[in-house]
Amino acid sequence: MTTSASSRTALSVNVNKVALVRNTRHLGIPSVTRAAQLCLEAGAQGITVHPRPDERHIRASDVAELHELLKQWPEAEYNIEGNPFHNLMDFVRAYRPQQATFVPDGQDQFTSDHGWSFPQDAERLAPLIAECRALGVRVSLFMDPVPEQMAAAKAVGADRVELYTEPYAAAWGTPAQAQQLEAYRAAAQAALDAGLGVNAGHDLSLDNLGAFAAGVPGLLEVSIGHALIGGALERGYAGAVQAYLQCIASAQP
Ligand SMILES: CC(=O)[C@@H](O)[C@H](O)COP(=O)(O)O
Ligand SMILES: NCC(=O)COP(=O)(O)O
Repeated sequence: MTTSASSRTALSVNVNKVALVRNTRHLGIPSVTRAAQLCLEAGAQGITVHPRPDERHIRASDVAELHELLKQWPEAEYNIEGNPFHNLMDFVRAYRPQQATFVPDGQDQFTSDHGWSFPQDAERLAPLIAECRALGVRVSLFMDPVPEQMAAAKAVGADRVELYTEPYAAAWGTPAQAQQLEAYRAAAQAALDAGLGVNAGHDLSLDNLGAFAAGVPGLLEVSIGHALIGGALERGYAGAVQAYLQCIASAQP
């Protein structure tokens, strides 16, 4: 059965690492907004940023400038990630992106490496999720692939979960590869059964994305940055985005 392009998993390009390189000089290049523009022109369905409190890569000014750029791309989605108990809610209130992804990162964490825990996090998350939804912003919760946690994510008001895929990526090419894929398939199915949408991200690449996109049910969106931007250094943004779109299309014929 041929999958229509509209039902295929959407690609949201995370441009954190463009900002990381830009921040190493005071020259304003490479441009984050130019990178986003080129990725959207190449067919990416969205742009993701993770404006961490220390502004190691994405700065508040980038979030504002991308908000302005995306007004020219009404079909594209803006996904702003962050910890809602740090600075994320300021950006949600100011820009009302299509999606806010809540990530339980510490202020100086090296990178994202875990999801929310229920029931511990439910009480403090619920009002912020409700505020986002009242602003018309979809909420996705960054989650480990634990089927038993999905009902609680729904109960706290989330629209979607984003499955944290580093363990899957780390297992790629090892004997644990198939077991990891099955874990994500089961977690995604549990999310669907709970009435949640399913996103995924972290360390996805052209090596491991195809099997994931083919094997994980109901995958609405993948947000990919590190490997895609790394690939863009070799083949350009358009070439990198088109390679990821082709990978998804081949996995979801
Ligand atoms: C939440 C997640 O897995 C990534 O979106 C995150 O943005 C990675 O952050 P760094 O780019 O700072 O590693
Ligand atoms: N939510 C995952 C994301 O936006 C990008 O993660 P990565 O591809 O940079 O690891």
